[in-house]
Amino acid sequence: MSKEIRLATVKQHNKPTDLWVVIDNKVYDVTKFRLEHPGGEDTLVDVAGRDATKDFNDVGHSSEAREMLKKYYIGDLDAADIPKKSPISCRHIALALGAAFIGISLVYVIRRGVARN
Ligand code: HEM
Repeated sequence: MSKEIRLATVKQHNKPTDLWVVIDNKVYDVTKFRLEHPGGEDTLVDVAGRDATKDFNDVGHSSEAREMLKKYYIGDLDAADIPKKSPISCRHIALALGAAFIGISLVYVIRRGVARN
């Protein structure tokens, strides 16, 4: 089983000379890699000690870059620090409210039509 690392521990490694990041719930020690990073040292220092999944994905890193991650993998983010995805999202609620509004409006329009005749 791979090592589970708490987010609080990752947060302590937030310096250029001690630089951990989380990407897709996996923890990477990129202290040495920061000097070789084609995107620059600063971009990595900016996300040191935190979840960099969005930053990493936003750049659109190549499959080679994703492959390189394996070299720096040190463990998995502890399950207690992984936000649980709710089966009902805000999008679902918005869709349900939208559908209900259209439904009620239709019933209202149809009833008014029936009442006129
Ligand atoms: C931590 C693991 C990371 C690895 C192994 C990595 C690796 C690489 C590699 C190999 C490239 C060259 C282009 C490519 O092959 O996609 C690159 C470019 C780049 N990376 Fe990263 N990267 C990492 C994290 C990040 C993060 C967290 C950010 C943003 C905060 C970032 C920002 C960039 C930028 C801005 C470029 C330059 C893109 C360009 O000039 O087209 N990288 N990275």
